Amino acid sequence: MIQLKQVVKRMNKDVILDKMSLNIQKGSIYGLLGSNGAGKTTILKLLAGIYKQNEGTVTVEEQAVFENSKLKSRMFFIADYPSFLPHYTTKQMALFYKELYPSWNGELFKKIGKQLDINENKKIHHFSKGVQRQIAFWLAFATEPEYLILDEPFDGLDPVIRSNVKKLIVQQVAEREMTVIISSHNLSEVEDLCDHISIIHKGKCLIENDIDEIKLDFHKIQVAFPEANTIEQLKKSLSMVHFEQRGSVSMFIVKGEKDDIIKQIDQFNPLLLDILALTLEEIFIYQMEELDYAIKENLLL
Ligand SMILES: Nc1ncnc2c1ncn2[C@@H]1O[C@H](COP(=O)(O)OP(=O)(O)OP(=O)(O)O)[C@@H](O)[C@H]1O
Repeated sequence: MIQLKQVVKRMNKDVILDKMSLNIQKGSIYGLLGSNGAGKTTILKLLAGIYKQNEGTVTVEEQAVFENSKLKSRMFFIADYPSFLPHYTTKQMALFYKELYPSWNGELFKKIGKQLDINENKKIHHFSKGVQRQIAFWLAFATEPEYLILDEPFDGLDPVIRSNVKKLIVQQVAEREMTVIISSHNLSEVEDLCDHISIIHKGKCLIENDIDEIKLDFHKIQVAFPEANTIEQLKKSLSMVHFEQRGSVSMFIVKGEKDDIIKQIDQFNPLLLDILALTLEEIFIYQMEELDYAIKENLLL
């Protein structure tokens, strides 16, 4: 289990993380979502032991991460711009990681290498950005980490490689209970891959839960009533995060238990009532809108 408890991280006097608490279960694929500048990369760097928090604790299996080289040899972090030792080839990086990671699996390194069309004797920085990212995954999988920490991992990967990488992640989670923490803006990808997520905004955690539980908690409702002012009464009793009126039909997004919401609406004898599930992307956008973060449509015109 990975835990952040009441973590405060300051940089240049700015509070980047403000009493952040997160719980990441072993064997889970955990998605870290959030607005730009929310603090996701900062969290990943704390988890990887690159940064030290100013307050609170960051632990893996109840051990502090920072300056814990034994623990760090069970983790692999792929940053948003993967970096390698200057002028190293993939083969040289492999030898470097072999020394660093007791779990290094040479057979797996060879096996994955056969699937990739990459010359392991060429200097890594001579490859394109996408191929460099493939190499980062290749090396990461070969270290067989217990904790794989990924910052915007699929950027720049072509669709075939992207799909193969995701399959390998799922396979390694299933086979040996690897824990994966992914920061991403690609919400459909997160929805496919992750079982738990958190939504971060301005250094605070807004939501953290099982992805299915979160989806069960948000509903898109389309409703029409015989009396036009009924909706005003419902606005007071329901926890609406978004509202639109389209002629006689009201459309709103509401948080809460589905049966309870239906009960409240039914008492006004609706002429029409549709309840739809939301995608993770819609939940994210409406959650941000509730915080007045959303970029208003007219600004995009
Ligand atoms: N070295 C630094 N010095 C000062 N401030 C920093 C530093 N690194 C990050 N920050 C600030 O910390 C905040 C959080 O940055 P972070 O990179 O963690 O956000 P993020 O959620 O990963 O953003 P994005 O989605 O845009 O990549 C930002 O306001 C950023 O400007």
